[in-house]
Amino acid sequence: MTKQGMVVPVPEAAVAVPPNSAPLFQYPPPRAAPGVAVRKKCLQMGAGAGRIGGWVESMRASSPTHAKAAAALAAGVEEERYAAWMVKHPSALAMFDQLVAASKGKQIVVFLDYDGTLSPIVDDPDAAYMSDTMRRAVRSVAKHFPTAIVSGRCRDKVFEFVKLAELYYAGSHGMDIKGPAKGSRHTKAKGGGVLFQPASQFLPMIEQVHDSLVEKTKCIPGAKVENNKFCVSVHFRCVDEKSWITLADMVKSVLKDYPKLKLTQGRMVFEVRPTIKWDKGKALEFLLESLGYADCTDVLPVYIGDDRTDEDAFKVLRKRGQGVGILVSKHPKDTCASYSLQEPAEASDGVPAAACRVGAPLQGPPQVVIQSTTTDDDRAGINYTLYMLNI
Ligand SMILES: O=P(O)(O)OC[C@H]1O[C@H](O[C@H]2O[C@H](CO)[C@@H](O)[C@H](O)[C@H]2O)[C@H](O)[C@@H](O)[C@@H]1O
Repeated sequence: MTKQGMVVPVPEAAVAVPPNSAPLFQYPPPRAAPGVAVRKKCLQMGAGAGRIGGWVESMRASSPTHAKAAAALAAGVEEERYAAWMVKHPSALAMFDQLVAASKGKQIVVFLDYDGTLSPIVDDPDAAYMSDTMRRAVRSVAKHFPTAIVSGRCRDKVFEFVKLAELYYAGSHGMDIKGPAKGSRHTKAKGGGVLFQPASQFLPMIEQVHDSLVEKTKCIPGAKVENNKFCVSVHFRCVDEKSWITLADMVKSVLKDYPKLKLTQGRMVFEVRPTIKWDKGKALEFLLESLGYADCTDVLPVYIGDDRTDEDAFKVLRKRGQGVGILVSKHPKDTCASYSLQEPAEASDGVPAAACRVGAPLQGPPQVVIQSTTTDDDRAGINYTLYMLNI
């Protein structure tokens, strides 16, 4: 189960892919070559018919509920692939005992993505509220473990949603990290007041680009430009698909004057970021170091996220051979996470089982229960709740 502290599903070798089925991990398309590596997220800026087709496919695929995938799912086409994918990335709920065993004698550190993980995916980014139940659960986790929110959003905004002062926050895809003033009482390093902003020299440039993007895209109905301080998001969730290429071209035309910025893609969103080598994975490493766990074997980082940008953190866990990566997704995706949380059957079947454990008086090391719930939102609005049980 564990490779030097890395919690991975046992039956990996037993993945049975039906001979005639399409290869696994086609999502998100397009990709350069088949293989285990997750597709690099930096988008090509060139033009050309094939490339345009690729862009549209990529933009569609950035939301797992786009019409084509939903139709395939309804027709049962995806079922076999999904089953095979689940063997490789079993439910974190189903593997609960493994996770508990892996945490024995280790300090758990929890990393949580925000959108699509703590809050449901909704059309309006300003309305992606976290439920009070979720807030209580995260507060409860943070009482026992150092806990960080790692988000593409700007730190202040994600704090406004989460509203928990005791957490660490890594906003702007990890380019704006701040810890609670007092530090965490669970950590080896006692110093509080962590603040780290590796892209601060990009602030004026990002401001400029934000303004240009607002101006340039204002004629596209539904387009929304969000200032995330050290990066900018251009949302196309509410843009008619016919205008996607026009919007993409506009974004590219603005960016051509900024070679120090790059374009990546999240869920129905373009993300403009500095080219510095910093991402959610680096933020995870930085936080572990700040907490005093840089080279420790007795730490178990648990990272839960749903988006392409969370793959950088999953990769770091793989590289360290340490921790638990959990992808929140109800569709097969190319991922470096070991486990998954989906909906809806799991939520209804797995949650009661997990909830029983919450109620049970336990002896032994701290334990984590991961609870997955769903919202009515048909666009992967997956919520999950983390409960912690102390000794
Ligand atoms: O790293 P995250 O915390 O997951 O942030 C990534 C982006 O999340 C937000 O956009 C996403 O959620 C919106 C609200 O549900 C949805 O409308 C949008 O389509 C999604 O892409 C946020 O608004 C972006 O700025 C973040 O980069």
